[in-house]
Amino acid sequence: MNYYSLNKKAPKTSFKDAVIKGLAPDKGLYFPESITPLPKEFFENIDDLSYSEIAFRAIKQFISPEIPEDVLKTIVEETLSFDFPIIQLNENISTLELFHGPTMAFKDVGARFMARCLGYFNKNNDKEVTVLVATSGDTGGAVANGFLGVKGVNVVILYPSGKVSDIQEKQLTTLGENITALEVNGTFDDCQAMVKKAFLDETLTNQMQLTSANSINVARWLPQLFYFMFAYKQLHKSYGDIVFSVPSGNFGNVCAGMMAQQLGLPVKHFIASNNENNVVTRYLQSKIYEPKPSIQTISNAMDVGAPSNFIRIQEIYKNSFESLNDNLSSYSFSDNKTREAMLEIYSNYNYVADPHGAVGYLGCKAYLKEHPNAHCVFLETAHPTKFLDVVEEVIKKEQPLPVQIEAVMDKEKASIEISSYIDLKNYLLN
Ligand SMILES: N[C@@H](CCOP(=O)(O)O)C(=O)O
Repeated sequence: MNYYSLNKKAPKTSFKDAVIKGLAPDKGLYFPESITPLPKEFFENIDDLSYSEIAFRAIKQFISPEIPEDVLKTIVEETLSFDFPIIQLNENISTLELFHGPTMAFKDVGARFMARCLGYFNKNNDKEVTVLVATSGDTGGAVANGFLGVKGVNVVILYPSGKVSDIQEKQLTTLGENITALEVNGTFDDCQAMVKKAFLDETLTNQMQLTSANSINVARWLPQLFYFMFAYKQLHKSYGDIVFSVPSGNFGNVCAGMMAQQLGLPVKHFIASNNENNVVTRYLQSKIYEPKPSIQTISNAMDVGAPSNFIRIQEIYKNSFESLNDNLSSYSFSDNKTREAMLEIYSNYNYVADPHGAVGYLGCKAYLKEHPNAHCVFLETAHPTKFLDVVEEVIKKEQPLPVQIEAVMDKEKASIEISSYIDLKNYLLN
């Protein structure tokens, strides 16, 4: 499969090259040259397929032939070594739990998949690759875990100081080896801007092979389409067309859901559920796309002011506002509303949601007001104990810690403080 840059000023390139570069030389995000829908029988017979088979068949066209099928099968199987259960809250609302992986956030799938692809491409290569990643909370830990010990790969994680949860910070600052955490005096947007600037800085790119493990990288982004298929497998007998409410920050996940829909997955509608960082909610109301500096919230992984993947969403809908508006709604919720939702979910359904899931739940409720017969699935993107203080304060109940979280609790944080792009550059050059 070839990929083109959405800035349309760079040559087309292969999957391998798109993964190794991360971002196109013209600063554009890569997008697959074609999307061939899967045969109808794939969806009709989905009950007979395992998660790995579904994932392999769904992603194959975007990877072939650069990774041979037997290797790709192994990559998919190793990536998906945990569960993705649906929990039904009531007749109209379910949640898809995406937090059963090693760092208990949905990013584990993309990070593990990408690490294995890069490991495969790099196996006969002497040149080291430096993976730069900006995180507002969950990507950093998932990438650190996914790339730990991968031969020939160094990972540098930029995170906004004081703006991620304690456990998220532990997950991304305590592994050592080939993982370094840079603690940025700024916001997630500052981190993301520095990473993008580094890709275009020839003093750096002439000396080192840089790539990204954010969702701008196709190998991190595309595997997220699996989730929507896994939800369909579990729900299609009870509910025909599903509505998905996706807690959204950088918009990679909802955009991957739209790719699943392009592959033929029956989806009735998407909801991008936002905290007060709501550039897309405002766009759908006003047709004006106006990124703003991000605001700190209790659903911090979504504290993104300028979502990278919105341009891919526009490409899927051929830049037609009307087509996008038909298929996507977006709502924005305050921290107070999010807290109320966490309490409501706990009191009514005895279910503990994290703040991001709670925003997704609110998105379902807003949509259901207008479409009372729909079935809405909100994605539970991270385990509630990753936000222990907020969760325990809201539901007034101590939470048991899963082993994945306990494992990092007592580890020593190691980070390097930086406050500008020059600091990042000096770090990379030295
Ligand atoms: N929500 C993210 C921000 C980066 O998003 P990504 O999907 O592009 O990596 C985070 O948790 O770090």
